[in-house]
Amino acid sequence: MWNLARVAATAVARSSRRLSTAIPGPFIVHKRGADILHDPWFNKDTGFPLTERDRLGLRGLLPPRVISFEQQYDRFMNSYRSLEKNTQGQPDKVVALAKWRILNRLHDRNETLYYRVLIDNIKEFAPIIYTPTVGLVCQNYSGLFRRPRGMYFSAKDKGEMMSMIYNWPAPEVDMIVLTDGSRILGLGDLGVQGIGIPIGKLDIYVAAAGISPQRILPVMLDVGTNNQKLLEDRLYLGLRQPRLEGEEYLSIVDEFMEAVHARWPKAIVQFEDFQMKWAFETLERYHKRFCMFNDDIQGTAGVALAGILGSVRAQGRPLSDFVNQKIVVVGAGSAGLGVLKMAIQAVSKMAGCSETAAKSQFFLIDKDGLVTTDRNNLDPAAAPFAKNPRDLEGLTEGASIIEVVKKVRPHVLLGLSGVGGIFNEEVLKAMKESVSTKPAIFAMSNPTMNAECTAIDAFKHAGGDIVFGSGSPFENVDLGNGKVGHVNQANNMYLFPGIGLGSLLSGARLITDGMLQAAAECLASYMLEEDISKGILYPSIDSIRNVTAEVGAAVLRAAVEDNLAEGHGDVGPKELAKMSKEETVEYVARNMWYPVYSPLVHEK
Ligand SMILES: NC(=O)c1ccc[n+]([C@@H]2O[C@H](COP(=O)([O-])OP(=O)(O)OC[C@H]3O[C@@H](n4cnc5c(N)ncnc54)[C@H](O)[C@@H]3O)[C@@H](O)[C@H]2O)c1
Ligand SMILES: O=C(O)C[C@H](O)C(=O)O
Ligand SMILES: [Mg+2]
Repeated sequence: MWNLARVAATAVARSSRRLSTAIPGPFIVHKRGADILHDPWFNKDTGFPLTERDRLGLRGLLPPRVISFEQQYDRFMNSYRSLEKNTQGQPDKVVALAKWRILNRLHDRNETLYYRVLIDNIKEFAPIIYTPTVGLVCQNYSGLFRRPRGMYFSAKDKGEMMSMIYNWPAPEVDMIVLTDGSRILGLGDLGVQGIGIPIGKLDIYVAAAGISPQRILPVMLDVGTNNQKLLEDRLYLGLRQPRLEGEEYLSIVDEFMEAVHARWPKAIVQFEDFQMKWAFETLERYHKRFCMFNDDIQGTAGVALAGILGSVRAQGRPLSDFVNQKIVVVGAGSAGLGVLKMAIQAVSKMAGCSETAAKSQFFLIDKDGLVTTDRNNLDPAAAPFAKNPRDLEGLTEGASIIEVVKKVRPHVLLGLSGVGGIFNEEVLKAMKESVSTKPAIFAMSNPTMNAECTAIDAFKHAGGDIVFGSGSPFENVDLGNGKVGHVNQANNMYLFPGIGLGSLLSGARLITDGMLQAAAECLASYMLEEDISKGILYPSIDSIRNVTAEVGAAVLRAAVEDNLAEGHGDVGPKELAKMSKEETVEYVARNMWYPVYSPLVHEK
């Protein structure tokens, strides 16, 4: 793996390639009349043709005029634009929630139209259904709650999950996003209110990977919350008890994993926003038993690595120079440690050296400062990345961010701390003295308030020559004289949809390091030199379906290489193995669901 030729400067302009997606055939429905109108999977609102109204017992239940899909689409967008106009000047949070509400109402009513609107306007709507607004929605979930979405398994359901899983109405589920709400973005423990995250992630699965909305399942494992404010909130919708710990906690997750795979043996489970100890523990516990991955540890690592490799190219250096880059990671949580692990593996493979030797270029900082082997009660998860103070030439245990940046003069400063503003003016100014000609600053924490710095501050204090990435979106920055400071959205949304889709279509029962590395490598090679030289490290969110087709194909091919591909549907492992790279991309794209109204056929 880590094939330099593949992550080469001669990347193909893939974003311009047109990919065809499958048009779904008729849907079999087992209901009639008003029940269909109340089912967002099948509802077409005023779009039901008259013949279908007759067939399904809908005559008289709708106004007589039939409105086309395009007209419905335009009507929604007009309402959305009016709302935008009418909320002008109101506080950002009010506007953001109003936009989320209008989209959510459509989601609850008519999923075909909702996903078409989302796909066609993904750049504009991602910040509403995903970070940053999804964070605000989670914070206010109990008050915003109108209709349930997904499934809720609580500590009170122990012993019942094997039967409960059959309460889900869809016969098949391909993709599950699971959270226990314990570390929602950088907002901490939000208990049951964290369900907004699996919902938002799965919206991105539908939009980017074309997983059918009838085959996704957002899941909340409610094991209590340690958030005192929520426990005291009369409207809080989750269990009002402290979080389960230890074996009690694990037995709940075990039971869920067994239940879900008893019903859908090949469903892929993405673990999302678990606090660090459980993120690592569950990954270790399940990755060799089930088809699962942890997005915060593994998805984030690939996106960060692709960004760092892009920043090497942006300096006009060959990729092999990655092994000489000095990288400071701020945040020793699930995300920061995941990035370090993957980056060190990549350096060791590229340089042909041991992982111990590869570590020398990396510096890790947590809430207590620089992490060294001198630390009392050193966290075992961070221990492999702790510096030996003898190698530090003057820096000591617990050194602050500014001390480390001034001394190391890193090529890359990468924040995954969840702490808004810790890349302050002093730190950013110190990055001007970086040994790199294009210092890279990644403020990856979410949502926007928790970003380590804003884009404006980064370009203002660290200068116009930096490359900049943030987890939540910021506008590009006007640097004057016609120059633009490009903002990259360094977010795992570039990878998790392709990891899920590629794994699904490969039919693999496990997700291996090889498959994850292939995903990262694919993203790292995606951008053309001319973009990279302008500081553009990732493709536009507008091309997320194309990116996902490429990433999915890379993951699928890695599964074939690892001899894990068992095939999917009618396509067996031998056929997968015979596909060329281009054919695999086409195959992945063809398997993406695209929202159009399909004829509904009633069956008892
Ligand atoms: N952009 C992305 O794709 C992406 C992906 C995953 C996570 N994240 C974001 O990263 C953040 C962290 O996620 P996590 O899962 O690693 O959380 P975590 O709680 O596991 O870890 C947070 C880490 O930050 C450290 N920290 C806290 N205060 C600090 C300070 N003042 N200075 C330095 N370090 C400090 C803590 O010691 C801990 O090591 C969250 O805001 C999350 O939204 C972003
Ligand atoms: O949810 C996101 O936007 C990215 C990431 O998974 C996070 O936890 O912040
Ligand atoms: Mg996350």
